[in-house]
Amino acid sequence: MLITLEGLDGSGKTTVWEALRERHPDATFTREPTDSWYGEAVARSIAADDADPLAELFLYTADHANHLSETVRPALDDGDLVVSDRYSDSRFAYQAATLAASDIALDGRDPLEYVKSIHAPFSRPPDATIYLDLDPRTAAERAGRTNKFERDGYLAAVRDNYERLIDAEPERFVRVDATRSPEAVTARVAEVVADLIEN
Ligand SMILES: Nc1ncnc2c1ncn2[C@@H]1O[C@H](COP(=O)(O)OP(=O)(O)O)[C@@H](O)[C@H]1O
Ligand SMILES: Cc1cn([C@H]2C[C@H](O)[C@@H](COP(=O)(O)OP(=O)(O)O)O2)c(=O)[nH]c1=O
Repeated sequence: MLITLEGLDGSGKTTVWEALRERHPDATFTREPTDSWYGEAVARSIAADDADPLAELFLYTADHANHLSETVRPALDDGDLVVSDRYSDSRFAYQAATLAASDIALDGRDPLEYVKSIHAPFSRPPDATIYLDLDPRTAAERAGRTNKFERDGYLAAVRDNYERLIDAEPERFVRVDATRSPEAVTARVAEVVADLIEN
């Protein structure tokens, strides 16, 4: 089973992911961007304020393709539980927001649908996605506004995209209130994961 953690920067994904790792020592815990050289290329792009939006999308997508073949598919084939801190929905939400704010016309296509469409032929959709729901301002404050994505206006557009994704597939998403304490959020996510494994 593939469970993904999604949400804005600073929503608490990594905090929850680390707590889950202690509870499920036999599971595969992974993340995007990865620490492969593809992920290093992504990190360079994150640090570049003038990165080309399409080039950045394809760097993240290359990292995802490698993540699938190197980590996610082998672990799923072994019957492992896989928990990923960010996954394809991050591309759908973030790169769609970047493209929408750019002057790239995409031949009239909707940016979110376009980013989904390039994943569709090769990706492996999550079985369930836990969405840590937090307002953009608190998210940017918690994240420390250290990179170009961690700005309130941009994160508001990203959040709108996450809402579109949830509306399109409500059965895949579990929304968790991320304004609560780290202990309360972690306990709720642990409960959700336990339920998902049992059913
Ligand atoms: N529920 C929470 N309430 C308040 N602060 C939190 C909470 N969860 C995480 N934090 C803090 O917010 C910051 C970002 O958390 P992190 O888990 O790295 O988020 P993400 O991986 O989503 O960016 C860290 O300083 C962390 O200690
Ligand atoms: C995986 C992924 C991350 N990102 C962005 C979100 C983050 O600002 C940045 C790095 O991701 P990450 O290290 O997960 O940041 P955080 O822990 O703050 O959430 O990359 C995308 O724009 N698209 C993607 O597909």
